[in-house]
This record gives sequence, structure tokens and C-alpha cells, in this order.
Amino acid sequence: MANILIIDDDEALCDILSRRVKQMGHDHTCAYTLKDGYEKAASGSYDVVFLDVGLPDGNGLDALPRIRGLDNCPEVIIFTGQGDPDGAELAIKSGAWDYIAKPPSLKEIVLPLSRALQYREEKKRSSSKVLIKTEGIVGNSTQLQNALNLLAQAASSDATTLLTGETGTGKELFATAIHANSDRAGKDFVVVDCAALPDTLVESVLFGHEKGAFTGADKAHPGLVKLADGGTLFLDEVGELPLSLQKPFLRVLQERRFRPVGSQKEVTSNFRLVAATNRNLEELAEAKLFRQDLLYRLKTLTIDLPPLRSRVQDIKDLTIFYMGKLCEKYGKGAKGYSPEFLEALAAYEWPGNVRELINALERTLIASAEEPTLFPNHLPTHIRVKLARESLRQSTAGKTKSFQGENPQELPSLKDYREAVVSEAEAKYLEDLMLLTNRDIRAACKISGLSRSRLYHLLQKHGIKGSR
Ligand SMILES: Nc1ncnc2c1ncn2[C@@H]1O[C@H](COP(=O)(O)OP(=O)(O)OP(=O)(O)O)[C@@H](O)[C@H]1O
Repeated sequence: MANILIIDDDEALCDILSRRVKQMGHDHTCAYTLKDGYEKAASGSYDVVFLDVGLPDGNGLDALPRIRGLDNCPEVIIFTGQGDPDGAELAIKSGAWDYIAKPPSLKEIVLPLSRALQYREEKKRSSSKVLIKTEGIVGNSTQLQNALNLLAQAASSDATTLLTGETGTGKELFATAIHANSDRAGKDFVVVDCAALPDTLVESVLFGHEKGAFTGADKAHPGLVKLADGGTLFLDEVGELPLSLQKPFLRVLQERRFRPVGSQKEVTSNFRLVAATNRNLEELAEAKLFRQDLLYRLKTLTIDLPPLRSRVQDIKDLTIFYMGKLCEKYGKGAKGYSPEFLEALAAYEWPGNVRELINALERTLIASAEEPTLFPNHLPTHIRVKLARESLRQSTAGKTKSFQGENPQELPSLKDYREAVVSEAEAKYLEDLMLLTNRDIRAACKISGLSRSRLYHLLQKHGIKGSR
């Protein structure tokens, strides 16, 4: 049920409109002057305000911005005089939802009102998504925001959820956040690493056992599934769940009951399942290495976490967030970032995603010692080498391409061509080398494998500055 305010000095119109609004199941209030209307708008919580332009004590359009600016930000539908296109234009430009020429037909009133209410409902729903606690989840890219919207959906439901994505993309972080934002937050979040389940004990670890059920079972254990009763069971690396256990687990998932090893009685567990994998379960299912029926159940809701290289804009935010934490951990003052450092982070592929970034930042911080600003040469060597190689590959590819499609007469001899390509690639490599090492000759020799004298010779040949 919505709350509607009608501000119009035409009492007959207010009356008709009120009846219609009531029929639609909404509450309504009428005001016949601008002053009274604004006071009512400010003291109540209205979803839609019908506002007349020609009121006895002023022009409704003048009050429009103030009404829109109220806490509840109501949608405003303006009543304009017949044939007043300027008024209509002004109304829309001033933030009105719609305008209706007077005298309006009922149909003309109902449609914009329904649309405005639907819009508000959707806006409310989407902003309630943002209200989830996302502490520790950093990033503003559209890809991450889309994943967060799905996280909100998962948290507000009890549906089995599958998190997919490369290693280090935050699947466990998201699983924890789904639990923390769900109605089950007060109960346990039980993690099962399917890749680490011991072959012989897998059933008892999951479903528990009675005392004496097997050699070494000197006391009964409830099993992880039972421990998740009322809470969330997180099956990490679910692609590694032994095939032999997939059928019994599917039954547990359907019935939420099972029999511990060595027990005659079934026990129940009201758990919510969240699973994660960095493997392609569809392919595994096609190869008969994963049960298709279990896969269907797991995929009730799926959240695919994007790799870091596809959301480069998050790298800076993550860097600032984690570098801040690391500086605190190591008792160091805040660090500055050179543009080249941030460029290098953005250019790297991050196969290990956020986990690799955090590790790289920790090593960077250690390498930078007391220096206040971070440069590419503080990055771990393997990253700098990768970047230098990639840049070299690109420059060579660019060079090869530039001759395509040209007049055959203009082609140089192969020897000249090769020398030109090598020389250009050499120059590009050295420029990158100097950039990435911040012109640290020792580090540059180590990365390039060149002797100090050879490096100086090449730098001189290509006219590249060699020291800081
Ligand atoms: N968006 C993010 N914001 C902040 N930290 C993140 C984000 N994504 C991942 N991390 C951090 O990266 C590290 C790895 O994340 P997590 O363990 O959740 O990845 P994963 O996808 O489960 O990896 P794996 O498949 O290897 O188990 C954790 O320290 C996590 O806090």
C-alpha cells in the first residue's frame, strides 16, 4: 500500500482522485493550497504527490524541487493547464515523474500513478540489495557489483548457491558474506574442503559416526553436515567430491537427513548449502566425472566471480585497501604509489587473482623497506619479468604487422627487416626494463641477464637514460 498526496484547489477533482486512489488500495491525503500541501508533504512519508501548477497561493512548479528534495523523495505528477507545453517541459525538467493536462480522465491518472509506484518499488528492492554487509569485499567495477547483487539475492533466500570462478577470485569470501547476510547468520558456517577429504574417512567426516564404528573411532562424532544444522554448509572445491559420495550427498541435499556411519538411526540437519569450484563442472559432468543430477541441484543460484584481469579498475582499490592493512601489520607508515607502479599492476594478468595480488603487495612492501613511494622495481621479480616479456611480445607483433598490405617494392630485405625489428624490440625492452626497475641497474642486470657493461652499452646505443 502506498501513500498519495493530492495538492489541488479543485475540490471536485481531489474527490474523484481520492476515490480512485482508495480503489487502488492506497492511502491518500488532500491539500488545497501550496502552503498546506508542502507542510503535509514534509511531515508525512508520501510515495507520489499530485501537484497542481495553478494554486491560489503560488505556482506548484516552484515547490517541485523542495518536494523532490524531501527525505522520502516522492515522485511528483504535475497537473498542467490545457495546451501549456512550456509548463509540461518545465515540469519534466524540474524532476517531475509525469504531467497530466487538466481536466484529466481517470485512465490518464491511473497509468502514470501505477508506473511511478512500480518504479519506486523496484528502486526500493534494488537499493535494499546494496544494504548487505560487504565488509572486506572491495571493488567498484560493474562486474563485481553484478556479483554483489547476486550475493544479495542469495543471502535473502535459502537457495543452494554455486560460486564459480578462477582461484583467488573470492569464492570463499562471498560464501562467508552470503552466510553473514542470511537469516542463518547466528548459526555456524561450516567449511568442508572437498579436495582435502581423506578418501577412507570421507563419509564419516561428512555424516559422522558412532563410537566403535571403525578402528580408531573411539568416540562418536556428529559429522560436518550435522554441525551445519541451522547454519550454512560450505562445500569448497566441490568438483573434488568423490564420485562415490555424490549420490548419497544428493539424497542428503534433497531430504536433509542421513545415517551416520555405524548408526541404525537417521539424523536430520537443516543446513543451507553453498558450494564453490574453480573447475568447469559442466565439462566434468559430460566426462562422467561429476553427477549431472547433483550439478542441477547445486546450480539453483550461480554466482560467477570475474577474474581480476577482467576488472582492472578494481586493482587500485584493492591495492589501497590491502596495502593499508599490510602497512599496519608491519608497523610502517602509509606508502605512496608512483603512476608507473599502478600501471604495472594494471598491466599484469594476475592468474592467481586477488590472492596473488595480496601476496605480491606484501612482498612489494618488504622490498620497499623505508622508501615512501612504491615503484615497479619493488614488485616481485617474476611479475616484472612477465611484464617485460609481454611488452616485448607486443612490440614485436606490432612491428611485424606494420609491413602487412604494403607495396612489395617497399619491403626491405629480410636482413634489414630483421635488424629493424630486433632493434626496435631491444629498445622497447630496455625502456620497459628501466621503467619496471625504476632505473636500478643491479635489478635490471638481474632481470635481463645482461652484464653491467653490456647493459650500459645497449642503453647508450638506444639513447635510454640508465640511472635514477
Ligand atoms: N573482492 C575482494 N575484495 C577484497 N578481498 C578479496 C576479494 N576477492 C578476494 N579477496 C581476497 O583474496 C583472497 C582469496 O580469496 P578466496 O579465498 O575467497 O578465493 P577463492 O576463489 O575461494 O580461491 P580458491 O578457489 O583458490 O579457494 C582472500 O584473502 C580474500 O579475502
